[in-house]
Amino acid sequence: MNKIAVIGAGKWGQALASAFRHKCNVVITSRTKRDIEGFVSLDEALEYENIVMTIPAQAVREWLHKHYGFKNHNILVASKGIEASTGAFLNEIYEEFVPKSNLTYLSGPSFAKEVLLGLPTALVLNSHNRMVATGWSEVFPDFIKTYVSTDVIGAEIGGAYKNVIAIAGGICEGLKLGENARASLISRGLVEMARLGREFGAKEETFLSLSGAGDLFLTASSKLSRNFRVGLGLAEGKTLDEILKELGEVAEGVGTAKALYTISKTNDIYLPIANEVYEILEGKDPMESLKDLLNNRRR
Ligand SMILES: NC(=O)c1ccc[n+]([C@@H]2O[C@H](COP(=O)([O-])OP(=O)(O)OC[C@H]3O[C@@H](n4cnc5c(N)ncnc54)[C@H](O)[C@@H]3O)[C@@H](O)[C@H]2O)c1
Ligand SMILES: O=P(O)(O)OC[C@H](O)CO
Repeated sequence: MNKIAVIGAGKWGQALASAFRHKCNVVITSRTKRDIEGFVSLDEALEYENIVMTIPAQAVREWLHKHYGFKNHNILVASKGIEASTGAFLNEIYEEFVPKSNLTYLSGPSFAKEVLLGLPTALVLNSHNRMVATGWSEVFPDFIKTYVSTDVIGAEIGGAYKNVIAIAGGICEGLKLGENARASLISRGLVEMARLGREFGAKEETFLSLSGAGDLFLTASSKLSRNFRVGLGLAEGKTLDEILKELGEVAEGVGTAKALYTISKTNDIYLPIANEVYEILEGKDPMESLKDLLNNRRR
């Protein structure tokens, strides 16, 4: 596995391309032509056997329908999110197009900016096919430590849910609610993440490690997170349109908050913080949400 094609030339696509270039020949493509190293057409990229997908979660289904045909590809899915319109997880969408034994999902605490700088990072490669996931672990540079897991759904839920709690973390920071509040929010967000995971057959230990707690602590505490910055904007009273326009990058927690709200109501799963984030994105006053979270009696 020494030739890789990255689909999507956003912050994460370019960071992963840079990381994989330590050991592999890497090309990259996107919707619009970019003056970046290794840029090729989509058709040329899809001729590669090893494909890294970094397209935002909300765009994956349409992209696959429009552009994708399976040619025995070995695919690493590097996006994080749950489809807002259906509540579908990425593994459900990809498995409509690719055998699950050819799919691996990347998870764990990883700001693109720090990967580009070559700073120490630890990630998890999640697949139903442990051998394929192990193959991906061999192409990562030495500054990225990789682990292998077969808990695909647990990794997906961890990577998606943390983006929603990160929005709440940004709101907490923006409203100056304090460190007690932020620690409580992150802890209870982890409880909700694991509660959802139990409903979908995930392994508890997945949420105690990099894919869950690790990515959650990182994203819900840092202004490097786009989702955290959405929360800061909401606390300032900005509209979501204003926030996303200023951001200029994807914030997957926005779509995933809607997906989690749908999943929570459809399956009667108690996800109070995620549901309040969705309601704040729909216009609810964050201080009203805080009162409701402090006063509700369900555990
Ligand atoms: N940036 C990070 O630190 C980071 C780290 C880990 C995972 N991720 C995940 O990687 C994914 C991509 O994030 P990013 O940071 O690259 O975002 P980004 O906003 O920097 O880039 C998104 C890219 O996707 C393209 N895109 C948007 N809509 C598209 C569509 N309909 N069809 C095809 N391409 C489309 C955009 O042109 C852009 O190049 C997200 O799921 C994100 O959660 C990001
Ligand atoms: O900037 P965010 O909030 O999309 O987070 C980026 C990565 O997912 C962190 O692991």
